[in-house]
Amino acid sequence: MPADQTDGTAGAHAVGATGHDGPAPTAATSGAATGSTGATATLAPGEGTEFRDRATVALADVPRVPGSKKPDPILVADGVVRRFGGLTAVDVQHVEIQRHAITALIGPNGAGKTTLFNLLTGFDRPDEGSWTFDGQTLSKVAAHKVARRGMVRTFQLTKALSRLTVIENMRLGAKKQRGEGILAALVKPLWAKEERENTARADDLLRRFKLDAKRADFAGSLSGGQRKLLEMARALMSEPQMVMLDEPMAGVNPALTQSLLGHVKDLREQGMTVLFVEHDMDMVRDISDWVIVMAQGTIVAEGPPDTVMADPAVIDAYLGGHHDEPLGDDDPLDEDHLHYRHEEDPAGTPPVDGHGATSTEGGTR
Ligand SMILES: Nc1ncnc2c1ncn2[C@@H]1O[C@H](COP(=O)(O)OP(=O)(O)OP(=O)(O)O)[C@@H](O)[C@H]1O
Repeated sequence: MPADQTDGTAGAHAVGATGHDGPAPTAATSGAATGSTGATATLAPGEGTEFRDRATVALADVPRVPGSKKPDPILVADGVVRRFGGLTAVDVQHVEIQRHAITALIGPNGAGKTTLFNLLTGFDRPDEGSWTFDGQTLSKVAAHKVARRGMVRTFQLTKALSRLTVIENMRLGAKKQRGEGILAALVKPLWAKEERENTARADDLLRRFKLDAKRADFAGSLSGGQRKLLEMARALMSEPQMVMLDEPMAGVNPALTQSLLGHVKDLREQGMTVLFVEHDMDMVRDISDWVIVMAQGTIVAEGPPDTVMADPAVIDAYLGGHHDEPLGDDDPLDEDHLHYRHEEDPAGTPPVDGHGATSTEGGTR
């Protein structure tokens, strides 16, 4: 099996969101998250602000300290430890992720961010620790079941199945796959309606992500940025409550950056919770409601983006004490301190449309 082929658990097979006591679904949450014509269908990506404003208010009084308690956490983890031989990659005493907010997980290379993602989503097993998602324990739950509970993820290296078409990839992400069962597969009425519904939903999402023109193309023919979009769209097929994005901007041509940013903001406006790992500090500052900083496996700081990026502990973690080198818009982290911001498009190909979804991206991490 080619390296980029997986069992489709990256956002696939989720059975749906469980109930919670957060805000009631709005027109935006009930419609757009299903890819149907909800309120956000009339909004450009990133235009809505209802949930951003709620998150800002909800997090205003949260102490800016590692492991701080949140008013409405969807994910709560305790004592999570992962060792590789003599190396402790993750040692998180306590962390809470606020529901309906966008939380960034940042930290220098090797801080343990991806390992923590892998643990929380069932792709790796911890040596110690436990966590709950929406009040239910998720530790020791397999990855595909984590997705069924409503928590899906994307990968640093995209997992689109390159020998399947874009629409086939999308169908793999659907939560209802009754035709997979041997008996059900023999009874066409049982799966034909579901397949029609899944295809309609997939087509709605492809339109939203401006991938509809690529519907019949092999995923392997897509550019790096388009694969990122496909993976995000596929994750939404399962109607998740929480989406975890591992370096969504890595390898993406700057021309597609705004489109991706808009889509991430959209997830929040549709009532989803987002946790993302990212090295691009402009993105972190632009879209995050809250930032969690890891270094050497532990959480060293938490807070709103501006507060965190001015925190000496964070600057220490990234820059090893070179405090004359600030984090922020005017001084993006360079390769001496972080491994990249964007991989440049070697061809310098311009976008075809305003969102750049049909442009050609350089990287294919
Ligand atoms: N499967 C593994 N076997 C051995 N060591 C590992 C394994 N996976 C991760 N590590 C080590 O654990 C530490 C944390 O790695 P991890 O990839 O989680 O960091 P990260 O913060 O995601 O880094 P980056 O920003 O570079 O992706 C690193 O020292 C890494 O080398």
